[in-house]
Amino acid sequence: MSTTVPQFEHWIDGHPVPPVSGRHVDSTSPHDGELVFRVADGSAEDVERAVTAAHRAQPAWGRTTTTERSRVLTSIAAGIRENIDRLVELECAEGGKLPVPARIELLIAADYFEYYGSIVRTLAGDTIDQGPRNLTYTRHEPYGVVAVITPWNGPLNQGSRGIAPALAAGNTVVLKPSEFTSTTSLELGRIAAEAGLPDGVLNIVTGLGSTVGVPLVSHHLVRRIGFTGSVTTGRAIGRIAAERVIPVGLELGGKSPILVFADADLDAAARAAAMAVLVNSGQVCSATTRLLVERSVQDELVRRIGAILDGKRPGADFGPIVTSPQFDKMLGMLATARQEGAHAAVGGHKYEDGVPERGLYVQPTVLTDVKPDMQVAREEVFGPVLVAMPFDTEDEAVTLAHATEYGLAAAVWCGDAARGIALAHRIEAGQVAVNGGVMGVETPFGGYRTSGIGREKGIAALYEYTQLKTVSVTLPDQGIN
Ligand SMILES: NC(=O)C1=CN([C@@H]2O[C@H](COP(=O)(O)OP(=O)(O)OC[C@H]3O[C@@H](n4cnc5c(N)ncnc54)[C@H](O)[C@@H]3O)[C@@H](O)[C@H]2O)C=CC1
Ligand SMILES: O=C(O)/C=C/C=C(\O)C(=O)O
Repeated sequence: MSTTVPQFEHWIDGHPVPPVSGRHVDSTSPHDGELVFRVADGSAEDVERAVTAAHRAQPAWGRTTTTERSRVLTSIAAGIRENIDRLVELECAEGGKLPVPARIELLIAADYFEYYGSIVRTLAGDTIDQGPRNLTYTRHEPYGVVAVITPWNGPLNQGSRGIAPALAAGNTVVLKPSEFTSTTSLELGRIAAEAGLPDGVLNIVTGLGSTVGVPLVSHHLVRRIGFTGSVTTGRAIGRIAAERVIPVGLELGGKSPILVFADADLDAAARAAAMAVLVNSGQVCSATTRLLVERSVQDELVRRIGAILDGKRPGADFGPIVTSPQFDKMLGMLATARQEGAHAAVGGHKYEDGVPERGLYVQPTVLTDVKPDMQVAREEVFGPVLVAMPFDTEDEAVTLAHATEYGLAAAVWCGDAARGIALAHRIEAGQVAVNGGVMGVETPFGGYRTSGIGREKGIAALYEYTQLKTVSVTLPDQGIN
């Protein structure tokens, strides 16, 4: 094995710390299968060190003023921007991202720190009138040590989405990124320290879910959990949180619908549907990969989407699937879909021409003749696969929109904004975009149904990382009536 492969250690108490085990996990590029990094293979002992550091640092961090925390978070945002080229390089190497979308996603990571650094200065409780000789008020207090666990598909972006509001609220954090894409999270440790974040306030332990994730969420000093990932793991973490009676935010899977009516701007709808499979090759929880289209325009819409996807080049216009197991799972789902009667109007196979032998590329795909009970229509593919299903009436469109267990996001395209708004109110999903919409770090994000619990982004997330205390004081009788 080459000795020139960069090696990354945990980030604990303000410093890089090698794992107690001395072992490192190999991280390979999904673009060509080459070994790119070695990352600390954590254990419960490493978690213990990180949680202890976070616990020690919390009282002082929690006592800082919101102005002081605001300044540090704003400096972290600046640090991410200064280091953007390196961060892009790391996420492209280990996660197979394309440089332009990676840069956009990573700059949003900076926005989270700037945004929460800004709005925390408005964090305020209420005063409640309990009579003349009384002062009653509420305070938003931190939980203490918070665990943030993230998946592989948007590492620093998803990490920052939890870390920034948690730190802003006065908590300290132990982050466990995905074992497949850990490096930018570790870089954040360094960037945050250089920005003036005190030692121990942010700690990062890398490794597997079983050996790092489980001891972390089970640790008696961890008082709140923020998790992004699969429903299966979300359920497992939820069970531990229930047993421990601590709050947990779960941002889980999705199979989000895009509803297109005959009077919609079909070109705009086609572009949006194509982007759902091109951006990160569909490896986005909120990707709108179920195309529900009014029957009279189905063929035309699929043709327009096909025209956009046709000729898109692997490695230039869309990236690879992150790991071999994900890749194999996806090809298996496509094979099952074909057996069940679906047809690939576009793509449908592994991409082989002009990609490295071990490159994990799947053709951007549009499946037609899909029935709502097929596996590919119900389950998250997490890849560049759009399934098209026709509807004849608005009620039928809504029924189809609800034909999975999920409810993370939805999109509606129609010619009548009032109809779009009415549909947005009917659809069970945490975010609904009508005719494009605009979502950002300011707009709350999270699931209905099995897509999750709690909200990230926006002011809502800041409150998720605080607990509310009521203080009521009987004042001395000084003749006030
Ligand atoms: N938000 C979303 O919608 C996402 C959904 N997924 C779905 O999940 C599937 C698997 O992707 P993964 O990244 O492997 O998701 P995952 O849920 O297995 O892993 C997410 C994170 O949780 C950790 N983890 C795993 N088991 C754990 C446990 N028992 N306790 C604590 N932490 C644990 C992992 O190490 C990783 O850091 C994807 O195919 C996709 O369908 C994946 C990423 C994001
Ligand atoms: O922040 C967003 O709008 C989307 C986030 C996507 C994920 O968290 C995901 O794919 O897991």
